[in-house]
Amino acid sequence: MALSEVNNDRGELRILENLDELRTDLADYIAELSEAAVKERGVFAIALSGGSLIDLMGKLCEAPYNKTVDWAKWYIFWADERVVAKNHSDSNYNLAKDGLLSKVPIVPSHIHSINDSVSAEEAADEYMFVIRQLVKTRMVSVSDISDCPKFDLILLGMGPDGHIASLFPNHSALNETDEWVRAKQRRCIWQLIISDLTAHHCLLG
Ligand SMILES: O=C(O)[C@H](O)[C@@H](O)[C@H](O)[C@H](O)COP(=O)(O)O
Repeated sequence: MALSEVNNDRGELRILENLDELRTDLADYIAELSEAAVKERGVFAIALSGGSLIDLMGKLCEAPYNKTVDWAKWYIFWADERVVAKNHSDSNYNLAKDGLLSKVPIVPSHIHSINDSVSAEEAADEYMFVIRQLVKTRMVSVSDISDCPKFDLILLGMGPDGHIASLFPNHSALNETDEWVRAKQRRCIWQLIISDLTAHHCLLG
C-alpha cells in the first residue's frame, strides 16, 4: 500500500514503503494500462529505459501477471540506448532481454530495439523511421494535435542528478524538440520524452 498518494492535474505521486511494494505497484500499474490499451486499440506500445527499471519490473514475469497480461499485443521500444553491441553489458536492450523479454511470450517481431551496427546518428534516424511506419499502421498511436507518436506508456528511471533517459538537467538537448530521436553522448534518445505526447509517463526515482 502506498505510504502517501498525491493526485493533481500535473499527475500523481506515489510513495511506496519498500522496493517490494514498488515492484508490485509497478506491475499492477503496467498490467492495468496494458489491459486498457489492448481493449481500446488492440495493442500496447511501451517504451523502456535502462538502469534499475527492468529489475523493478520483475514481478511481471511471475504469477499472475505472466499469465494474465496479453503479451502478444505488446510492442516494445526504448526511450534511450547506449551505442554498444546488443550483447554488451551496457546495452539497455540486453538488460531488458535478460530480465524481461526472455521470460514472457512477447512476439520477437514486436521488439523494436535500436540498430547496433550503424552510427548513433544513423541509428537515431532509422529508429525515427521505424516509429513513423508504426504510427502509420497505428501500432503506435498518434497525437491528437500533430503526427507525432503517442506511446501508451514510457517508463523512465531517474538518476541521482535528476537525469532521465540521457537527458541531463540544464543540458541544451532539452531545448531541441525538432526530432523525435537523436544521437547524444554516444546514446540514442527520444526527444519526444520532453514533450507531452505520451498517454502515460511513469517516472521511478
Ligand atoms: O541507459 C541509461 O542510463 C538509463 O536509461 C538511464 O536513463 C537510467 O534510467 C537512469 O540513469 C536511472 O538509473 P537507475 O534506475 O539505475 O537509477
